[in-house]
Amino acid sequence: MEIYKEFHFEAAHRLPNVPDGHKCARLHGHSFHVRLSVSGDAPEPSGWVMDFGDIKRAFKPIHDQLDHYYLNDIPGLENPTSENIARWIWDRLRPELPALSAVEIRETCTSGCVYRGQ
Ligand SMILES: Nc1nc2c(c(=O)[nH]1)N=C([C@H](O)[C@H](O)COP(=O)(O)OP(=O)(O)OP(=O)(O)O)CN2
Ligand SMILES: [Zn+2]
Repeated sequence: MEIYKEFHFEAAHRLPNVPDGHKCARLHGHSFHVRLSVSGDAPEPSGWVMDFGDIKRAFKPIHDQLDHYYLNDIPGLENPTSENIARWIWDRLRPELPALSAVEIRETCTSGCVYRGQ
């Protein structure tokens, strides 16, 4: 079974490696949407894979590093594409949450990525 918990963070970024004239080279911001998925059994008596609150607690220090920051300033996020943000979150969260199975990032209503490790 796979459960998920969703979060949001507000942040600014620019993409330094896009071709000349690309709109994403300009400083802009998003309400980033994050969906963290966790996989496992849901045995009784708990009936759950894990407490949603434990996902929230594990993600909080990472969320605090992202929310209302300029992402390009964060070590490891100098090129803050959706793909790199998803991998950056995975690399920091997986040691705390070994059952983590996916990190999904949505930048806009129509654009995003899902990272499942490797
Ligand atoms: N593979 C990726 N492509 C793009 C990324 C990315 O992280 N990975 N990022 C961007 C920009 O940051 C941009 O803010 C989002 O791009 P886009 O979907 O083109 O945004 P729009 O609001 O213009 O989308 P529409 O729904 O088409 O209006 C660009 N590419
Ligand atoms: Zn963007």
